[in-house]
Amino acid sequence: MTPGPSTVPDDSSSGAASSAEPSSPGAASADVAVPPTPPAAEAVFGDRLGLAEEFVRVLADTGIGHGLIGPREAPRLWDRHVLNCAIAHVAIPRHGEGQEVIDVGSGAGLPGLALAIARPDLHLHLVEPLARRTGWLSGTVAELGLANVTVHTARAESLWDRISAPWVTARAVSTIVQLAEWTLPLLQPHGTLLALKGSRAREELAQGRTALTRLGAVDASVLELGTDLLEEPTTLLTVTIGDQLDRRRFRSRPPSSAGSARRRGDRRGGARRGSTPTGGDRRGPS
Ligand SMILES: C[S@@+](CC[C@H](N)C(=O)[O-])C[C@H]1O[C@@H](n2cnc3c(N)ncnc32)[C@H](O)[C@@H]1O
Repeated sequence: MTPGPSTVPDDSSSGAASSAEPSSPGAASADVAVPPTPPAAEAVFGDRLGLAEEFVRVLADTGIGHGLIGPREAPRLWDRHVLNCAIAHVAIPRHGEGQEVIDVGSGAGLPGLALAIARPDLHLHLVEPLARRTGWLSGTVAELGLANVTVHTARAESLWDRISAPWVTARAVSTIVQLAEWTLPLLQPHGTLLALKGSRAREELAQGRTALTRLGAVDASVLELGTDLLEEPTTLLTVTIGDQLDRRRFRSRPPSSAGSARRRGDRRGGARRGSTPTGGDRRGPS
């Protein structure tokens, strides 16, 4: 997958557009109809419904115009995307202001921006390596006036030791085991990865459970959310870690620690350990 962490900076911007990308989410508009607001939206977003409607409008316009969402998704933006993602917030208990959540592979802000809108008490870090996408994300954050979002142009594994949170979220990024390889080191002790999955979540967990345990998972399960509210309930695969992780078990670990630096120095004339992760990337419009 391209680009790697050495070529894509973490601009950690909170609304500032990337210089390599269109500076405004309005730069490429799509001429598609904005879907009507379903009744469930008010139950999910409460007094933030207006912001959620604005997000759907931006997705239908420049989200599709920039190719972050396929044009055929336009009629399903609420049910299949924004509501389906926002409902995941019920898995995150309220613990005062500013509790941090890292959303990995945010793409068009799903689930990250949907969560930031539904839960102003959370602070969302959107982690996405493609500058074309983070340019759009930063512009959208500014357009919606969201103060609880930071955008990082980076791969998840290049942010280990730089950001951490009790919660990591992701949708449609990779298999649960590959996702765990990239994201468990972003979790604080006893933190939980919330992976939004499709109907095969239980099968995927059964196949990956041994590998997840080896990576440090102490609990993993599948939850159905929004069954009483949404046309398409959301399936969450949750993976919780214990006190600490053994980084030596992670194949994609970046050479960022002092220990790694020492080992590189010791390897006379040897090749520098690459930080390119193993494993593929399912990129493309959502
Ligand atoms: C199929 S898209 C899903 C986008 C969004 N989560 C959604 O559900 O619409 C997968 C995204 O993951 C990103 N990605 C892939 N590998 C990643 C990694 N190691 N760290 C962070 N993001 C990654 C890709 O750039 C892409 O935007």
